[in-house]
Amino acid sequence: MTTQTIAKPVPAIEVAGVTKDYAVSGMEPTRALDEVSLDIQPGEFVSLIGPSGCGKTTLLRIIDGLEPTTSGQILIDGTVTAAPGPERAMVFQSFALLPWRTVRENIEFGLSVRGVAKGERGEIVDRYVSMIGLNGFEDRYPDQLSGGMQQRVGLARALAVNPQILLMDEPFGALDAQTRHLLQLDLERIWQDGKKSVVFVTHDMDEAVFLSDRIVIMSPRPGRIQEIIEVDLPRPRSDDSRRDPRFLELSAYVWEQLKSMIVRDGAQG
Ligand SMILES: Nc1ncnc2c1ncn2[C@@H]1O[C@H](COP(=O)(O)OP(=O)(O)OP(=O)(O)O)[C@@H](O)[C@H]1O
Repeated sequence: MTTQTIAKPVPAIEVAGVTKDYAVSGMEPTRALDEVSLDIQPGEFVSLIGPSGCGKTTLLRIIDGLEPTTSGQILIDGTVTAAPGPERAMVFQSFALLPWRTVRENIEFGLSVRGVAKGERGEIVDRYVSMIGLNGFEDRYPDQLSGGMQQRVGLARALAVNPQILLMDEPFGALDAQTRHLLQLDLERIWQDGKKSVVFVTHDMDEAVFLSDRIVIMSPRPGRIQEIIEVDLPRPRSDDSRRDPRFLELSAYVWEQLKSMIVRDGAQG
């Protein structure tokens, strides 16, 4: 008889026992995260959701290498990593575009920093401008664009450097509901095309259910993993997904979990 060992896939991101304390002068340090462990597989879309201040942004910044851990570590493709790297890109709620640069120059910026040749940069920018539907707006400046368009540029800028991992911090939080829905559809399509690993911070239950393979619910500060929910809705998702009874059931379930934590936390405070 032969025995076969099936190799366990190496996670794209491994959060291994991460605790984070912030020093606060003259006071006890603030514990933002407490022993958080989580594996994210290549091509997986994972959302982080939880009460305000539970450490979602902190966890994202630690994964990106922008913030050190107090204890525990981050492994990217199985290697301990404590600094930003070309395989990760971040998309921010505030868009974080350079106001003195045009759409084209904003998207091109990360490519020039990474040493991509000028001729090649032009082609890549054109591809991502089309992907996010901003043809004709390449020479506009950020303040000449709507919020939704600015976030499309933020997304294109992150995608243009072709990261394996996309870290998104409430990217659609500043947008109106209709624009948000459209960008969720865009992101679903882009994710289907490229199958990047995505960690997506949101406060919006429907957004988390619509986009995710798994939803990580975090507890109030200090942030711990309260529960992980598998989203078993078929892909690709479309506007019809939002009317699927399973969508409504999952969204209601996430809300129940969040509500009970917020009420409990408020009652203690
Ligand atoms: N630089 C810092 N110095 C001190 N405390 C900080 C710092 N950054 C964050 N914190 C604290 O750490 C905790 C977690 O903050 P974080 O921004 O990660 O939470 P969050 O879940 O992203 O919040 P929100 O949902 O409101 O955006 C909060 O109590 C916050 O006040």
